[in-house]
Amino acid sequence: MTAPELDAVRLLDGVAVPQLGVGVFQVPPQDAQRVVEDALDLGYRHVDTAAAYVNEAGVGAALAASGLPREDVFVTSKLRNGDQGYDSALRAYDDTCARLGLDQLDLYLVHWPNPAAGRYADSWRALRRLHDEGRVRAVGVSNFLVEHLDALDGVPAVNQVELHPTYQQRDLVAACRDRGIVVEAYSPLGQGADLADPVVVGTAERHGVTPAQVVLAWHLQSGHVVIPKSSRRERLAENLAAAELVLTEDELAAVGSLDRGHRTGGDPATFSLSQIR
Ligand SMILES: NC(=O)C1=CN([C@@H]2O[C@H](COP(=O)(O)OP(=O)(O)OC[C@H]3O[C@@H](n4cnc5c(N)ncnc54)[C@H](OP(=O)(O)O)[C@@H]3O)[C@@H](O)[C@H]2O)C=CC1
Ligand SMILES: O=C(O)C(=O)[C@@H](O)[C@H](O)C(=O)CO
Repeated sequence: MTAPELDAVRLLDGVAVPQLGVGVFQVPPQDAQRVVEDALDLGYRHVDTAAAYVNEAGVGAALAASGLPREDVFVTSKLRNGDQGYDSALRAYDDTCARLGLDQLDLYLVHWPNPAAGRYADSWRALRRLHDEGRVRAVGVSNFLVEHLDALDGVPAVNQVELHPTYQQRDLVAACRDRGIVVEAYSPLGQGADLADPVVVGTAERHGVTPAQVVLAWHLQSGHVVIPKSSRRERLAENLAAAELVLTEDELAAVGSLDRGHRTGGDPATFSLSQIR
């Protein structure tokens, strides 16, 4: 099988990110190597993990087993809430690299602002130091609202946020783009919930593709970096093939009309330390 050509998105400092990657939230540690090996074998070149997913070691084992040159795979991980703070963030980065078996990540994110703890700005300063020292290629944030972005010294390369047809966060996306921040869509399928929508299903039927491919093509044509998760090889292949689907302007607008302001994950204003390690 020939893998589709994956477009890349450029971050502020010029680092190129494959626009479609694979996420591994809720992939159990014992399955992570198999899932990521499958993804790499199918042609994925971008993997999104986090210390809080407790599967970095499996991801690292898959990277090693793939035999791919290090520079061919874009690897992201995230600072868990329990490691926020300047010194602890520096230590956490070393631990993440060790678990992944890598000297350098392509992208490291502050996972949640967790404003009640008051440590996200210090954590971000530590990430900037890692970047200034060349120890990570790019640094960014996740789940940051505009007020959190504007409290930082400097501009994150990426804001990874919940984004799918029924939860589009248009104001936040516009604010990120105004600042030159690339938006990464997490839970891009709405964790599966957006796939039953009649507009999505009807569009899929017209093209002879699957609902997931319609939703992912909408993301790609909307300029989002997108990291769908699947533990199943056939769905990994299906999701990757979405890069070959082209929706019309009317179809993009129809999927774009599905926003219901319906969040499936945590609320960044309140999501706290105890909820994600
Ligand atoms: N920064 C953050 O706070 C967060 C980041 N993320 C990142 O985003 C990634 C993706 O988000 P996630 O929350 O996992 O949700 P997704 O929107 O990617 O949905 C995943 C769900 O959809 C199913 N699925 C996948 N592909 C298909 C398909 N083709 N057809 C039907 N069902 C499908 C999966 O089941 P199955 O595995 O059985 O195929 C799983 O149940 C995460 O893995 C993680 O890397 C996610 C949440 C928060
Ligand atoms: O997957 C992640 O990266 C998350 O932070 C969240 O999914 C979090 O664990 C959660 O479940 C929020 O409801």
